[in-house]
Amino acid sequence: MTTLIEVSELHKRFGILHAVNNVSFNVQRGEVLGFLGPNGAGKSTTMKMITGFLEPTGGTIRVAGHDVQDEPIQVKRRIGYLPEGAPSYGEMTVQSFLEFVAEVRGVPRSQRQDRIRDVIDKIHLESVVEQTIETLSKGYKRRVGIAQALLHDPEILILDEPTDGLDPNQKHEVRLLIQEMAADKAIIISTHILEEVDAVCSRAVIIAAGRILFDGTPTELQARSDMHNAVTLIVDPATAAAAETALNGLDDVERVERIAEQGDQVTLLAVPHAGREIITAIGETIHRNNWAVQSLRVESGRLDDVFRQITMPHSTEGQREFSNRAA
Ligand SMILES: Nc1ncnc2c1ncn2[C@@H]1O[C@H](COP(=O)(O)OP(=O)(O)OP(=O)(O)O)[C@@H](O)[C@H]1O
Repeated sequence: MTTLIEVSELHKRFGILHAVNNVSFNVQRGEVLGFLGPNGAGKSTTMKMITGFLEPTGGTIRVAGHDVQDEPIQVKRRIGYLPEGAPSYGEMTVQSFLEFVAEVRGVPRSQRQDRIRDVIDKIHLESVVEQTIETLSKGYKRRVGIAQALLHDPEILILDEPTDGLDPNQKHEVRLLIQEMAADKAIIISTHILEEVDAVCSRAVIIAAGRILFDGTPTELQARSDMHNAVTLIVDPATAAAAETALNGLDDVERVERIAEQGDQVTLLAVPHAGREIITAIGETIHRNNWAVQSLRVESGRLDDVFRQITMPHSTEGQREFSNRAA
């Protein structure tokens, strides 16, 4: 495995605000790291420091072995960066903007038109190449931003909310594109969309109030959910009360909730004690009692619950208080 991004004890202060507080992580070639966190968590600030657009207050960042502060040119050559929001240069057409970026990025003159055609094709920009950027819809502006990040075919991609403003079909396309490119690149994407983590990320880092609160696979993240290994079952009303009592009596079941009642269907949710597996015992109980169960499902965990669980205690207010006390 090749480590392409090494972030070590990174800090950024804006006056009294400690926006990035002792953040360390590595990204290997082949990994798509999802950077998650509530508004103001420090995601964009961290990404700007990795790309060399913002100077850290402390810590080090190495990109493909090059120190971001000592060798900024080497670093920028290897990184494709999609910043937040829309590309500047609104008065340029998409074609002229991409030509400009290709030149600035040092794509050799002989390869420029091929590279531009390639990204236009990949990102589906054909219909707007002669339009000025300021006249594009939000989704197309975002796509132009992605296209410029890919122009020099960098081995590292830092994409700040790449699917922001895209419609569901475009979101799907961009996620496929990220997956396609993942094998030989190291990619960081920031996102608020938890399904995106499941869809494209091999690893998730959760940051809140400038600090890393979780670093692991999406599956490990789901496993933190109270709902991990919970079981939902649909029974008829005559069985529901008996099933509630019996399931509540199982050792590893923490509680049973009646979550829906519709016609002849009652949906029960059995939640296990943390770390326990209850499907086997529930299966045996169903069998023993000969209940007619219409559906039985094991929950893998709800990412939005875990996200809330992990980040709620770390509000931005707390961060300011902490900084005040530390100052
Ligand atoms: N140039 C700046 N000067 C002062 N404060 C800043 C500056 N840039 C960012 N901040 C503050 O630093 C904190 C982290 O901001 P950042 O943009 O990194 O968050 P984020 O996680 O990307 O949030 P979002 O999801 O809303 O984009 C916020 O409180 C923000 O207001």
